[in-house]
Amino acid sequence: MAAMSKGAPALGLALKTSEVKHQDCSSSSANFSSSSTRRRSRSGVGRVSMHCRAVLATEQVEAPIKSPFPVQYTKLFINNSFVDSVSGKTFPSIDPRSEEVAVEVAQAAAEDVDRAVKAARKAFEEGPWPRMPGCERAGIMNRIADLLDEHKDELSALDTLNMGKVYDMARLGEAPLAIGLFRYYAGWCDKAQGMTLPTNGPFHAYTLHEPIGVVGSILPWNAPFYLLAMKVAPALACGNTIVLKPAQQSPLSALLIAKLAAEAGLPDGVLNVVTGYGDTGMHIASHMDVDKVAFTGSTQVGRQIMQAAAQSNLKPVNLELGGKSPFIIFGDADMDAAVESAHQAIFYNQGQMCVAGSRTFVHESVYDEYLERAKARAEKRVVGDPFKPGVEQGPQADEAQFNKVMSYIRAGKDEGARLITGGERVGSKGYYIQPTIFSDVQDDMKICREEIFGPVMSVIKFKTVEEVIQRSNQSEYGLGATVMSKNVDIINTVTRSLKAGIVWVNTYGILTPSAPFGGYKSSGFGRENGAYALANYQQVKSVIMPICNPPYL
Ligand SMILES: NC(=O)C1=CN([C@@H]2O[C@H](COP(=O)(O)OP(=O)(O)OC[C@H]3O[C@@H](n4cnc5c(N)ncnc54)[C@H](OP(=O)(O)O)[C@@H]3O)[C@@H](O)[C@H]2O)C=CC1
Ligand SMILES: CCCCCC/C=C/C(=O)O
Repeated sequence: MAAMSKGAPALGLALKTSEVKHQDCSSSSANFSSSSTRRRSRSGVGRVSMHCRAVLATEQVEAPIKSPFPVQYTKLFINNSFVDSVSGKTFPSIDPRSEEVAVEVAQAAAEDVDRAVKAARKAFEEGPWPRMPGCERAGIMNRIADLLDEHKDELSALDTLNMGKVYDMARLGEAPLAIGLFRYYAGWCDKAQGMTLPTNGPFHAYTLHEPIGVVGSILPWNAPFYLLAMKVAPALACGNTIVLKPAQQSPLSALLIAKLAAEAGLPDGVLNVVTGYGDTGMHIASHMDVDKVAFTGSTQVGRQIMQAAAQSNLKPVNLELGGKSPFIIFGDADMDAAVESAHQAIFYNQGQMCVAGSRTFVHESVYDEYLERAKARAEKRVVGDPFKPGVEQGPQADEAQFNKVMSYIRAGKDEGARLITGGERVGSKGYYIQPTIFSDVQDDMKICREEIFGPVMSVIKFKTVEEVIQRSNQSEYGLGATVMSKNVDIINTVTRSLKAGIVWVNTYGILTPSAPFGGYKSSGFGRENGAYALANYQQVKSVIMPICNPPYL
């Protein structure tokens, strides 16, 4: 775990500081708090120097820096081969820095999803993957992790090009976390066992944990590499085969990952990637021969996926959806840590995180001090080309996201929240937005109720522990939460009272493969990561047989 020290709060990957500690993926815990046209080192702890120049948030962002890696793969990946879509159709992948087409990518329709499902079905029913001893599957998964590690810079560059993620944060932070998930689940391949059961008669009873079959994985664009690993690694470990759809905004890294997995020895048809729009995802969710679907994305689409699953073959579903996570700063909190952690909690990844700390509750005794310091920190945030060393914030992922965030900023102003800093676009090209802070935010304001998914901090004053618990829970969502306090009694009361799937205490954004991740309420259901995720990808079968003269039951 990244340790927190006074004055250097939760900054495993912060790029604002002159030096950044990053973690080995084999230790695999890290802190991400650091630093359409749609609709149409592995070897120990490393250190990296980041010299950055503060860029005024209003400064025009320069012409896009060329990606250090060319785009190699843009076709569908089915049965371990790159293929065109049946129709030959492609869709444009837009660079959010320039708003221009970076590359055309194959667009999968129903017949392409069918092809991928057939390949996955054949691999499941006849292929070696589910039949292989767990230790052999583990060997292949560890080789996949090795290859991902070798290509982590390239994978990160693809995500940066696709959706504007800060390149250094991707390769130094998210990539090791994602690779760590492959290694962690490699360890589960020969351990996901059933139980021998005591019985109430002369019977021998036991459970078998079997792979579920063909798994559909539908991904969002905000953390493409990590969220792919979160779904693919446990599904593979349990012996399943997969049809995966990355988001239209971020198709490229998934294609390279599938190619590398094949190179590592993953048999034909085990991991298939179909790129396309939402209709491609819907073909997966409603497919009669897909046995399970795992989804991360908006609550609205999560509902549609559940309906499609119910109306087709009643496939089980797990959903990881939106959030409106409280970040609670009590009067006794370490203010250096609170200011920096709250900053990262909402501004990391341009605010495009399901667990973004998007409601900053601050105790009245430190409210004014907090506002002053939060404003100063936001105004130092380096906004610019995400490939440029030292930059902390790139563009929003696409035009739709940019417009959505700007409309929430307008709503905040219209509803009477006080704009403390930011609130404008940066430059005139690319989807860049100033780090924005509103104070005097009230619970009934849109910016306090709805997921903005952007760099917009909403600061809310509170007086008592009971009040902040009640107001934190007064949300349709329940994904993450953070508590900053030195008082262990307050910490214990609040952590147990919050309706959230993950609560960070005096830190923010620590992820470790063993810790389950998922939501309460409209943030979805089911848990990913850790041993809990195995249940998403296994059938449990009871076997009961008579036994003669058993010496015990
Ligand atoms: N929980 C989280 O981490 C995320 C939350 N969100 C929230 O959702 C908002 C909208 O983002 P958006 O990208 O539109 O998220 P979506 O929920 O639309 O997209 C997530 C994934 O679902 C696919 N999809 C879209 N429609 C369907 C459908 N009807 N059936 C099956 N799959 C479908 C998308 O495909 P495609 O993109 O190709 O159309 C994408 O692969 C964000 O502003 C944010 O508030 C978004 C992303 C992640
Ligand atoms: C370092 C990347 C962390 C991703 C954390 C999980 C995010 C989920 C989501 O936004 O859906």
